Amino acid sequence: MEALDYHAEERRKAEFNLDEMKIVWAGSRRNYELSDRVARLVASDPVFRKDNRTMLTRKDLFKDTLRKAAHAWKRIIDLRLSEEEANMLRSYVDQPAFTDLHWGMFIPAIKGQGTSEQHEKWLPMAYKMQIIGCYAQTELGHGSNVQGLETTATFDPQTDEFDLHSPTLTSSKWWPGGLGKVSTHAVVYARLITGGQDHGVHGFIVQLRGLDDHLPLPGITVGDIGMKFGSGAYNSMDNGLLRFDHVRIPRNQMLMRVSQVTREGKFVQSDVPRQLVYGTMVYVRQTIVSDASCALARAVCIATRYSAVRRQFGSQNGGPEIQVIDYKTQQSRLFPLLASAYAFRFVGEWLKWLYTDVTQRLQANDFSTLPEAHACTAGLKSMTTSVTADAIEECRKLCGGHGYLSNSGLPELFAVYIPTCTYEGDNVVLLLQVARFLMKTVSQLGSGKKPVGTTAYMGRAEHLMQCRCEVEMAQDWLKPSTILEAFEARAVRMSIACAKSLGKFSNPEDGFAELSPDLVEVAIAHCQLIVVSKFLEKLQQDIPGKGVKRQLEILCNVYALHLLHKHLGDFVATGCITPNQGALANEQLRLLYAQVRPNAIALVDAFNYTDHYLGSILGCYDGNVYQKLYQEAWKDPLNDTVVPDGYLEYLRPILKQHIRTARL
Ligand SMILES: CC/C=C\C/C=C\C/C=C\C/C=C\C/C=C\C/C=C\CCCCC(=O)SCCNC(=O)CCNC(=O)[C@H](O)C(C)(C)COP(=O)(O)OP(=O)(O)OC[C@H]1O[C@@H](n2cnc3c(N)ncnc32)[C@H](O)[C@@H]1OP(=O)(O)O
Ligand SMILES: Cc1cc2nc3c(=O)[nH]c(=O)nc-3n(C[C@H](O)[C@H](O)[C@H](O)COP(=O)(O)OP(=O)(O)OC[C@H]3O[C@@H](n4cnc5c(N)ncnc54)[C@H](O)[C@@H]3O)c2cc1C
Repeated sequence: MEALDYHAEERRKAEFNLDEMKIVWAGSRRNYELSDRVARLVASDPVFRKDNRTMLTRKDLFKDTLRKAAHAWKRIIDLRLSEEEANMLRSYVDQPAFTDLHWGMFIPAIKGQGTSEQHEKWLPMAYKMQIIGCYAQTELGHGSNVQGLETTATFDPQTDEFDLHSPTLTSSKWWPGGLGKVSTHAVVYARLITGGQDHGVHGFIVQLRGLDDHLPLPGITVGDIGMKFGSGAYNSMDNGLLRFDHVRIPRNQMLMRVSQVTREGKFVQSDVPRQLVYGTMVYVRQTIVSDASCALARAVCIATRYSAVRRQFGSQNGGPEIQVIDYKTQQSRLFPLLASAYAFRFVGEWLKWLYTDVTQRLQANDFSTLPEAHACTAGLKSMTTSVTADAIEECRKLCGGHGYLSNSGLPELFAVYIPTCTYEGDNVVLLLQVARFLMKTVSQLGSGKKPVGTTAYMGRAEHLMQCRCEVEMAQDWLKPSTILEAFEARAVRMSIACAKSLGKFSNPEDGFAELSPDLVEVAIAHCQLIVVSKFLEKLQQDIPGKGVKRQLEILCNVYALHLLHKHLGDFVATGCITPNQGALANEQLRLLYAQVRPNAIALVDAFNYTDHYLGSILGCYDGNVYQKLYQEAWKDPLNDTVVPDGYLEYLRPILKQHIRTARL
């Protein structure tokens, strides 16, 4: 018998080839096939079940995480999965774990900042997980200000060792994932001191726990920092604290690609820029942008499918009520998020390319594109995670009351996702880095130095400062060049206005601090321009499949015009468009929503998420929401007994007292 599909009618409405869209979303046919196979492998394995984890105590949740990580590792070895497949498998297991930091930061830190001898020594052990590592940078007193870290690594020429020490309470390492209970090793960031001189923060490989007994080594105090936001969620991770009491490590455990300390204790700064010490953060920020599209797509998939099932009001002659997805307000809240998921997917692909390119250049000692890579990864990490975090909450609201149920999947997704706005760089701090980069670019405009890459548009500042938008009718807003020019003009005009205001301060740093809220807005305008332009560039590619390109064009226009509508004040105040042109953009946006509507379910099907990965009754593929909600309610432990525990002690006495009072 064919399974019931409550979305069958919606799926029939789609105007494009779904299989081809799945490939566009995955990036290639090969990626699609790999990811589909691995997702199904995880979904069909009972060890990876996750529907009960919000009910677990912290200890049980943590043990469950260890069990899943061990099982995942066994599957990876048994099935001889490639590194790419193994990463996919861990992400489909969908439970934050120490392995994220081991593979995502510890190994990349050694690869990026270690010498070839250090690679040979440490990487084989790390790849086999004979050692497990974390990334111990943040301290109790300092996170954003990396130069303010207090842990010291003092070279002792007598013994050819570094002495790692935590001189103050605030120098305790605080937050590193995987540190609390699991890691045997860490890349620790500490101030390098040689001959009494402080050379700033560098990375050191430090063993924390015994490889036989897992006990902390002498001089090391280590533990978990405690419960975090929400139930389940990120509490599967052992974010840790760490203190050193004069712990000794050999000199060759300082990561020495950027700077070296010789046997005599001489500090040698190589030609490599010191910012490469921050390289692991650049790498992870780039991965976070791709992950933002996945998390956003997940929330949007749940809200879209549920919005097609849910009906409220408007029954005519006893017929069905209106599907809430047909309300224009629902569409105007949901479809821009759907478009943003696609937009972030494509900018994430591009950022991966940029990162690979800069890495290849760095290997050839070409550091010219490093500032651009830093600005793009910092800015896009900030922008995409802020939007995604807000969007998950919006999707919860789009699902009405049922969105607040744990089994909607949205509360846990939100709780796991929101620290992304803080970790790997607080989002405001990162936008200020972008603003610095932009102000520097503007200040060099007159010098003959041509801006390149994502700031190339600033080279056309003269034109962009005075160009006039030519939109006369709503449909004029569908022209890619019109959209692009409006976003470029807004970004350049906001940048130049801020640069002019900065120029009025005698001390530039004072000006930067005073104008920082405006500078953040400038950085956002620039980042939005990047996302819009990369979406438009994607549309220049050959995209096969009936109707696929057309749908992407619609989504691209929705993405750009909803931003224009949301930031209308910027566009009008800078004179890039008139209020009337803003109104025409909004009119066009409404027409676009009507075009998205019949394709909405298929557009979220294209993410190809299994019900296991989605973890949401509201978002389940077949749309059989009410029956599943009803069945699920009876599985709650509170319903194990008809009369709850505590009735006799606490409820009955009150009820009886009430009866006595009533009788009086
Ligand atoms: C239930 C499950 C459900 C759902 C699951 C769903 C989703 C899962 C979601 C996400 C998973 C995502 C990813 C997984 C992968 C692995 C990770 C897992 C978890 C992550 C854990 C997080 C780990 C951390 O947080 S590590 C700590 C991070 N810390 C920071 O980021 C600190 C931020 N601060 C800084 O970076 C710097 O201090 C600063 C940049 C702010 C300032 O530095 P500094 O003071 O030294 O510099 P300035 O003086 O300002 O600048 C000097 C010049 O240097 C340039 N610069 C600065 N930084 C860089 C850089 N990185 N690269 C290059 N250049 C740099 C700067 O521009 C200046 O240049 P100028 O030319 O001189 O102006
Ligand atoms: C779940 C989670 C996992 C983490 N994992 C790791 C890990 O594995 N390893 C690791 O080393 N660290 C980790 N961290 C730490 C994380 O990287 C830091 O918390 C993050 O970098 C922010 O730094 P902070 O906590 O010092 O924030 P703060 O800098 O103290 O931020 C507090 C407020 O001050 C504002 N602010 C700070 N500086 C400025 C400024 N210059 N201008 C304007 N506003 C400013 C911020 O915007 C924010 O609103 C993790 C954190 C979390 C929450």
